[in-house]
Amino acid sequence: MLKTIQLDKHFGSHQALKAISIDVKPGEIYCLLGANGAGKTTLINLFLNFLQPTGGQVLVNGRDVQQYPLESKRDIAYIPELVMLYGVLSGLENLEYFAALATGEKLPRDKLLSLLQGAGLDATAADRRVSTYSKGMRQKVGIAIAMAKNAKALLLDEPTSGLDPKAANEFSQLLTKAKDSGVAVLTTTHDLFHAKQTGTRIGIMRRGELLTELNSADVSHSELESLYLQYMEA
Ligand SMILES: Nc1ncnc2c1ncn2[C@@H]1O[C@H](COP(=O)(O)OP(=O)(O)OP(=O)(O)O)[C@@H](O)[C@H]1O
Repeated sequence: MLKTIQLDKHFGSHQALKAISIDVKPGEIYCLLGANGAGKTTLINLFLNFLQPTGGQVLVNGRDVQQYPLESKRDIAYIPELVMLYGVLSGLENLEYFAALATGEKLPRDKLLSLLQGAGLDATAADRRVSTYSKGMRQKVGIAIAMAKNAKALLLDEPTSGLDPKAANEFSQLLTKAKDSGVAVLTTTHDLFHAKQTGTRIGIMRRGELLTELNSADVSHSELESLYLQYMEA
C-alpha cells in the first residue's frame, strides 16, 4: 500500500535518502526509528508528494505518486506532530469542514459525533472551540478526519511527541484500531517504547539508510533498545 523502490533523495550535494525500499501492507503499523536527520520526515514528505524523488519510486496503492497525485492524495491521510485546525471552530465543525473538503460530502451531526467518539472525543468536547484543546485532543480530531475520509493509508510524523503517557497510550490504541480495520500505517517516532508497543514492524534508519527491519513481536523492549543503540553507534 505504501511502497518505495530504491528511493533516493538529494538536497544539493547532501543525500538525505539512499536507496530506500519499504513496503507497508494494509493492516500494518510500520514505525520508522532514527536519530535526528536520519531522513524520516523526508520519506514521509515524498509519500505526500511535497518533495520529488531524485531516483527510484514512491507508490501509494500501487500507483506512482508523481504520475497519479490526485488518486494518491485521496488514498492517504496525514497527521503531523501538531494537527492544524481552526481554533475558532469546534472539533465537530473542523471535522465537518475538513471531511467535506476531502470527500465533497456534508456529513450529518450524528455521523460527525460518532466519528469523534470513535477517536475518543465525547460530545461535550466535540462542541468546544479547538483553541481550548490539548495537543492529544487535536490529534483525535486528526484521526476522525482520516476515518471520515476512509483513507487506506495513514502517515504520521512523530505523533506521540509531547503527549503525556496516557494520551500517547490512547493515541496508540487509535492507531491499532485503524490497523485492525485494514489501514496501512507509516509513522516516524523517537519513542522506542511506542514503536515496540504499537508497531507491527520497525525500520531503523541512519543518515539516509534503512539499516534494518524487524517484526516488533520478535524483540523485547530491552532488545530493541540495545539494538537501536548499537546501530546508532556503529
Ligand atoms: N528542504 C531541505 N533542504 C535541504 N536539506 C534538507 C531539507 N529537508 C531535509 N534536509 C536534510 O535532510 C536530512 C534528513 O532530514 P529529515 O528531516 O528527513 O530527518 P528526520 O529523520 O526526520 O529528523 P528529525 O528526527 O530531526 O525530524 C537532514 O540532514 C536535513 O538537514
